[in-house]
Amino acid sequence: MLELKNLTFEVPLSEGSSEKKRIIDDLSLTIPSDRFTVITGPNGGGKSTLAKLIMGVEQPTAGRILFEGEDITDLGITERARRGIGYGFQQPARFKGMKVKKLLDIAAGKKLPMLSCNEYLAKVGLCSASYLTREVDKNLSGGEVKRIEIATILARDPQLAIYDEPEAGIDLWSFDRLTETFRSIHEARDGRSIVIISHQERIIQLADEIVVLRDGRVVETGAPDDIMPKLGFVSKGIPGCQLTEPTELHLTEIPTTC
Ligand SMILES: Nc1ncnc2c1ncn2[C@@H]1O[C@H](COP(=O)(O)OP(=O)(O)OP(=O)(O)O)[C@@H](O)[C@H]1O
Repeated sequence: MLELKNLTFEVPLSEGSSEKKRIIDDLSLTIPSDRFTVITGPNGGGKSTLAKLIMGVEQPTAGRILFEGEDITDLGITERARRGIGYGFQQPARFKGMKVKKLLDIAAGKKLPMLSCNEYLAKVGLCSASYLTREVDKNLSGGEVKRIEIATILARDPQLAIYDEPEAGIDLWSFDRLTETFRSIHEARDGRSIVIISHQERIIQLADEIVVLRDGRVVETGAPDDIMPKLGFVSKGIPGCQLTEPTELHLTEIPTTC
């Protein structure tokens, strides 16, 4: 379980200024284990900043972060990763000289058999044969690096996985594959927690709980059925087609000659 208690994060309003801009504003939130949470909300609402605070990339100005009952506020990224928190950046880093296979091995903490590598890459819509020996450098496209990073989180299999806009820069076909991957993780319900920051309806609707962040505050939480209409998502039926109870079909009414 992850508990955020009165988290605040402020930065100087401008360089050298003593005035502060509050990006996360006294935010409290509990994310239970075994839960698929989607954080959404308008651009600049503080979603990525919140993810960075949870991972330890940024330190809060005030407030505490508890993970599985332990106060991790003062721990660095590596310590938090050791405790089971994994984070996929909105814009992942590249590692010149590092091959995809090696990166997956490091993430998993062991030398992975080829079959597992194939599986992790297939889950993000990448063909192992084309990518395993490639370097994670500038020659990979943004969408490829993004998907490789997601594959490393799948390989690490952390207790709490945080994905920051996994859909960003990913083509429609790969996005389909990725959505299926998240759907199957959700269905597996093996005690792990997933937090996805997303603006995508198909990801948002997978959530057990949607958290809407605006101006650094939680403005709504709830199940997709409650929250999605408030976000402007409407159920997609056939226009003008009202669903009715199916009429009973009597076998005797089916013509016997045709
Ligand atoms: N270190 C920083 N210094 C100054 N401003 C910052 C800093 N980090 C974040 N911000 C600002 O805080 C606000 C929240 O940023 P954040 O990236 O968390 O938003 P977001 O909800 O993830 O947005 P998006 O949906 O566009 O990804 C933005 O206005 C951003 O410019």
